[in-house]
Amino acid sequence: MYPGNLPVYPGRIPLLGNISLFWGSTIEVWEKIKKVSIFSTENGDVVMFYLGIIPIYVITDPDDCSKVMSSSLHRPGIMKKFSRQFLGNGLLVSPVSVWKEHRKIINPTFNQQVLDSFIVIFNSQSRRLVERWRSYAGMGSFDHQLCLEKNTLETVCLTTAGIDITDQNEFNEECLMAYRTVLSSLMDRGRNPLLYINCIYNMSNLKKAEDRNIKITHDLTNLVLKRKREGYKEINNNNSDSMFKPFLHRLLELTSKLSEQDIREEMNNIILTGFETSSGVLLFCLLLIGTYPDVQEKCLKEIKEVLGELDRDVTKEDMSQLKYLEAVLKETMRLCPVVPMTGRIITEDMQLKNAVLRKGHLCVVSLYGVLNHPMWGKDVNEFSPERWLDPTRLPQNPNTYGVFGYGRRNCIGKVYAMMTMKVTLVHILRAYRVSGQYHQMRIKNQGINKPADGHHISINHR
Ligand code: HEM
Repeated sequence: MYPGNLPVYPGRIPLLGNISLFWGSTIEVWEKIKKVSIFSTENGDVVMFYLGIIPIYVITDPDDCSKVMSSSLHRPGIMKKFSRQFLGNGLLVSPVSVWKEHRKIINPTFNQQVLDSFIVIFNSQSRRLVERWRSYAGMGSFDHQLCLEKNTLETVCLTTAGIDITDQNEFNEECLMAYRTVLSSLMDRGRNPLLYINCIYNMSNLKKAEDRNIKITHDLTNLVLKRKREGYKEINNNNSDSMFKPFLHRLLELTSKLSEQDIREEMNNIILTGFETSSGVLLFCLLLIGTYPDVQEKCLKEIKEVLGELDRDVTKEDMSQLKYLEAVLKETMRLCPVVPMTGRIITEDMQLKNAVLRKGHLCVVSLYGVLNHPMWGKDVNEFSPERWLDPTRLPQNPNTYGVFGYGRRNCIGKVYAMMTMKVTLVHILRAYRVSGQYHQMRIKNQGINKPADGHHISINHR
């Protein structure tokens, strides 16, 4: 069905479509995502590009994005096709029928009481990070990306599965590299339409690397599951009333509803979505805080007011009082969204503000476009945490803040993410003065956005 008479992104070639959008380095991919989003906001917030002869919508209006994502729960099948082996039928890629059932079961495992019981781990992990960074203090710039990713992977493994991979350094590194490589192989495949054809992809080196790394991640989840089944029995036999219970234990209580394979796949989904995203936000946030010393001082002032001068742990009561820190995190995620876009299949013809989207087509929802929409005002491109503390400086429309998606299929880990990021920042900023150079940073897109390599921070003891 012809999707309508909408502006098409320039550069379309007959039969090949906008093939040039798929070429280039991960840095160039990000530049193109931005350009397509800007093209959309300048052309009524709905445009198209072509993948070969297949038309694809791109939307950037906040209400339209909310409408599309709330009324269609179908993520593009291509995501599932590429990641079937890795993520199986987990939340991120499951078809709607499976997703509905699983999300209903998993939702309660992310409730506030469960998350509050994780604060002890968020604190101990943050202290661990501060200790690990001690040798970098005063030594010039260092690669904070790897350190943060490793630390958040450990945290997610601890809270998801109750398993401590922190002391097994090699295993930890190997898992981290495996998750990273699998994700980047999926993206490399996405950028090369030739590799969409299974028989070509199956013969490629990319596939060999993917298989190798998927095995490592599956070994991790299998090991975790085996140990936890044994441990879980013990805990149950001892009638332990411990407050802290990792997600996995809660899922194991539901074994009649979820098979072992379901649980393994959900674990892989939570580990992947959990560690790459929150470590990415922390990365950007530290670079920004390091670039704006006044923001850093305000954070520290607030931390001292809320927690006092003592080096004590952050409590759940402190969380809601750390308002400026929350504003800094929100502004970081607005300016540098780690998930800059997502997608839906349009299941029914849908009237948006300026166009009708036709059933059956793929629609790219540009979260970057929404978060940097002109609705944010003249200072849209500036880092200004203060805007979050002054309602007159925020857009009237609540849909303009779509960092965690919209509707029922939004991010299940959003509160978890905010909590763990806040606790980590408190510990880091209390221990170190951070310097960075945000304006020299270039971003790369590998499904999620990260700073391109080489944009490090430096730290000094306070
Ligand atoms: C700041 C960090 C994070 C950001 C910006 C983020 C962003 C998002 C977004 C935009 C989506 C929705 C995509 C869509 O609707 O198509 C999503 C989904 C999801 N996120 Fe997050 N996320 C973050 C942290 C986390 C964490 C920490 C976890 C787990 C511990 C997590 C688990 C998930 C899962 C499982 C889904 C799929 C939900 C479903 O389909 O039901 N995320 N995330």
